Formats: sequence, C-alpha cells, structure tokens
Amino acid sequence: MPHQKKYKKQHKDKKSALQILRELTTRRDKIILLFLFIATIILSLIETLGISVIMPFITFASNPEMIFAHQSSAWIYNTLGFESTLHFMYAFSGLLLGFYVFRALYNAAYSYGLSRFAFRKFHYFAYRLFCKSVELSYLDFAHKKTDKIRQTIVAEAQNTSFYLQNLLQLASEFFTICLMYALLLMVSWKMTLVLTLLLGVQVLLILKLLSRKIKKKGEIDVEMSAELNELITKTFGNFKFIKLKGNQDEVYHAFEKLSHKRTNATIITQSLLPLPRIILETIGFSVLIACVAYILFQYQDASAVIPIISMYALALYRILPAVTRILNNINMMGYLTHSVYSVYENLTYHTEDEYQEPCAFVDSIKLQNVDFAYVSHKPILKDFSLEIKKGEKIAFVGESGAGKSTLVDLIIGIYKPQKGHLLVDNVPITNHNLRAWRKKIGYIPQSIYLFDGSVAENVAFSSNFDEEKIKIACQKAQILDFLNTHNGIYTRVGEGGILLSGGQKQRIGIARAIYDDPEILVLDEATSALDNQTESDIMEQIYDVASNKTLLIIAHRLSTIEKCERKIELQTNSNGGGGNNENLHTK
Ligand SMILES: Nc1ncnc2c1ncn2[C@@H]1O[C@H](COP(=O)(O)OP(=O)(O)OP(=O)(O)O)[C@@H](O)[C@H]1O
Repeated sequence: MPHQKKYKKQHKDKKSALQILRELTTRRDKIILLFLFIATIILSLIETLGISVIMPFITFASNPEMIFAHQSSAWIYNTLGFESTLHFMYAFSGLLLGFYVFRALYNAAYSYGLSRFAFRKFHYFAYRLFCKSVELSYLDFAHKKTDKIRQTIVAEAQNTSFYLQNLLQLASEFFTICLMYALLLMVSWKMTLVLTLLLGVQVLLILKLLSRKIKKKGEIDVEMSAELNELITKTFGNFKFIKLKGNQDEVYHAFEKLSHKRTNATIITQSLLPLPRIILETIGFSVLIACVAYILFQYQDASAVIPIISMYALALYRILPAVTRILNNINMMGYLTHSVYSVYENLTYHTEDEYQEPCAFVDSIKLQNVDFAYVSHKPILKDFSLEIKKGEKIAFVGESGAGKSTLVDLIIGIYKPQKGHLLVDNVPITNHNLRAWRKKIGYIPQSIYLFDGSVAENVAFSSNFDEEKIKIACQKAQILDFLNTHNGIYTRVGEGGILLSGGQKQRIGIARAIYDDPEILVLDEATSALDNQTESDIMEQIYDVASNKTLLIIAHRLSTIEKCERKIELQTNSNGGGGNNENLHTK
C-alpha cells in the first residue's frame, strides 16, 4: 500500500482516471466505443419511442375517431388508403408488435455488445497484468507482495472494466436527459431554467458530499481485500505452525477485524448509493407540490398552469431516474478509481524486454569486476571476478548470509551485475541472449515448490511431457522406485507437495532440474533436507549425471562437496554481505 500511496502522490495530480483509460484503450477500442455510443443513442430513441407510442395506441383503440383528430394519424390513414379504422388498428397493432420484437432484439444485442466490450477489456487487462508480473525482474518481484499482484490481476482488472461500463452507461443517461431537456425547453424555457437550477444545486451538493465519501470507501475496500488475501495465504501457508502454536484465536481476530472494516465500507457505500435518488425525488416533488399549493393560495385557481405543471411532473418522473443513474455512475466510478490507478501503475511498471538470441557455451563463464548490492550502502559483492571453466565442479561455501546464493544468482542470470559483466565464452550476457543462457541451467533450490498435480507435470513444469524422459529424470533422482509403489509418474503430490515427505519433494526438484538435460547444474542447498545416506546416494547420482556438465553447488555439509574440484569461500564482511576479491578464498 505505501507504494500505491507514493504512486498516487506522484501521478494523481497529473492524470485523471479518464486520461489513464484513454492511454489504456487502443485505437480499436476507441472505434468500438464510438459505435457503442451511437448504439446507445439509438437505444435511447427506441426507448423513448417505445413509451410514447403506447398512448396513441390506447387512445385510438378506445376511440377510433381520434385517428382523424390528429394530423399525422389522419395523413397516414389517407395516404395508405385504409378502408376502415379497424383495418388501421390491425396495421397499427402489427407494426407495434414488430417494433417491440425489434426493441427486445436490439436490447439483447446492445447488452451483449456492452458486456463483450467490457469483459474483453477485463480479459485484456488481466492477461497483460499477468504477463507484466512474469516479466518483472527477480529483484522487483522479491519486493512485491504476491497477494497484491493476484488481487490486481483478478479483481482490479475487473473493476477497471466496470469503470468503462459505468462510463458508457453515464453517456447513455446523459443523452436521455438531453432529449428530455430539448422537449422541456420547447414547452417553457423559464420553467426549465428554474428546474435546472434546482436540480443543478442538488446534484452539486450530492456530488460534493457523497461522492468523496464513496470514493474513500472504495479505497478501503481494495486495501482490506488485499490484506485479507494476504492473511489467507499466510494462514494456509503456515497451517501446521498455527496448529502447533495454538494461536487460532489471533488469526480469527485478525480476519474478523479486516473483514469487518471491509464490510463497513461496503455497507456505507451501498447505503449511500441510492441516497441521491431519494434526495432528488423528495426535493423535486416537494418543490412541485409547493408550487401548486402556492399558485392555489395566491390565485385560488390553478387550472391555467396545471397542464404545464403536469408536464413537468411527468418530465421529473423521467428525468429524475436518469439523473440518479448518472450520479450512481459517477459515484461508482469514484469507488472504482483506485483500481484504475492500480492497474495503470502495474501495467506501466518498467520491465526490460528479453530477446531470443542464441548463446554458446564451450569454454568459460566469467564474472568481471562485478559489484552487487541489495541496499546501496551494503555491497554483497565488490569488484568481484571469477572464472569457471566448462565442465568444472565448483562448491560455494561460507557462513549463512555471506552471499553464496546471490553470487550464484548472478552467474545464472537471475540478477544482473550493477557494475562489471557476466561473460560466457567472452560474450557479455545481455537482454538479447539472457533467455538462451538461462535455458542452459538446471536449478535445484533450497525449498521446492510443487503445485497440486502429478509428479510428471511437476517435473516437466507443464502438462505436455515426454513420459520416458520423466522416468529417466525420476530414476536419476532416485524417486522412481517410490513412485512405482503408488501411481508411477502420475502420483499426485498435493498442494505444495503436502502429500510427500521433505526428501521426496527435494528429489522431485532434482528430477525437475535434470529433465531438460541442462549444460549447467546448480544446487542451492538442494540436499540439505535429506538424511546422510540418501544425500550421499543422490550426490553420487548427481556427480554421475553431471560428469560432462558444469556443476555449481552451494552446501554447508562438507561431505556434499568433497568431490568438487574447486571450493570458493565467501566470508561475511562488516556490512553483512560477503565475498570480495580480498576475502575470496579458492582452495
Ligand atoms: N531480495 C533481497 N533483498 C534484500 N536483501 C537480500 C535479498 N536477498 C538476500 N538478501 C541479503 O543478502 C545477503 C546475502 O544473502 P544470500 O542469500 O546470498 O546468502 P547465503 O550465503 O546464500 O545465505 P544462506 O547460506 O543462509 O542461504 C543476506 O544478508 C540477505 O539478508
């Protein structure tokens, strides 16, 4: 959230939600919006016509002579040469039926068009947000909350499309009001002026008093939803721990507090949303009644002004709901503004493009005078150089926090040197060949995240896999025998690998890393969860698998790395970070 606030401080003054939407919509979207707007105008006309033709129909049906009393109906009667008023009424009925069928079809098509546009935009925003999140550098990703990312992709992208929907509805209502106003102005401009003043003052007051509050509640809603998501992830991620600690009450309380705050915001918004209608109707009709009462009191006879007043009552009856809906749209848009900013902020977050240029590795990997720090005044590596020959087996050792993982992450292209270079066969690794470089690496981390699916899907990290290759990888990782006592490579692992032991999970992680037969194998404390015997068996296999590969191992247990040709020791410096050239020991 602080990030969000910072963004708003920096950008809110510069760009309105509408300007942001203009940027987020493509040229094609704008053309569709124009068509939808025209369709909206036609809809307003059809709706107005739909209401106004009922009156003459009933009048003519109850009193056919009225057909001749009206100039237009008399003209139609004569021009089309009807033989009797009954024939005229048959034709009128048929026409009216046809019109109402057309109206229904138009309405259905219109709402399909509107939904299609809004939800296609939702799909587009969600998809782009998802891609953008995957494009984040690991450093940026590590500083973001995944629950917030999830909420933006799922909920805020949808809110942004709702914002667009509200905008279109607002345009439609605005047009309806314009039609009504044109009619009223033709009847009496003085009365229309009075009505406009009355309505205008009320609308301004409502917007000033209510809209700001609703907007604020929208912000609370988004904020609380993100925090609730975070709490749910935290709780279920630490399920065992919470049971053991017995602090369920604390979790219940935290949930209750957040949910309560969100619910309160929703209750207030939902109660405030219909308020403009109630206020407008009450004041509008009170003024009308007061006018009639005043005229009666003043002149004892209101018959002269009654027709005009009735006309205004009818107009109020039609205009007020439209004004109310406009106010609702404006308030709803205020409520959703926060999401528009959030979507924009995430979509325009700087990420670097990566390309598919190839990368050859036949000779060596070099780190050349590299600097790297997470926090500027605490360097992890300073002027650091290292050369790794192809096929070398290297161990990285040192105290916890010395920077072993950071160093390996720099070598495998997860982080970029802030100064200096990563060279492969003396060719610098840049955004152009980074992808090809990373593809050469099989990585086994400290903790393996398994998703709820089969072992095969987890090993291949996809639902398209080569069964034979999976079996070979599982065999090499010494997990195949265990799997064969269950459902083979189709054994389910459960969410996060909950159905497996720590050691079994780790072995699936190893199988995953060697599945694509990578040129470089990286183990970051990969066997720390295994018992000594299994670890030694697996390491035996790994050295075997890696006999023609480059092997980089981070390990605390010396037995794990005894077969490495080189050991690089990183020492913690006074800044908390590790190795520079002075305290780097190659043994
Ligand atoms: N994303 C990050 N942002 C900020 N600081 C970080 C980040 N990742 C690691 N650090 C810090 O950098 C230092 C080096 O961390 P690193 O994980 O490289 O150490 P390590 O030697 O691999 O430790 P261990 O053996 O415990 O895994 C630590 O002080 C750590 O707190």
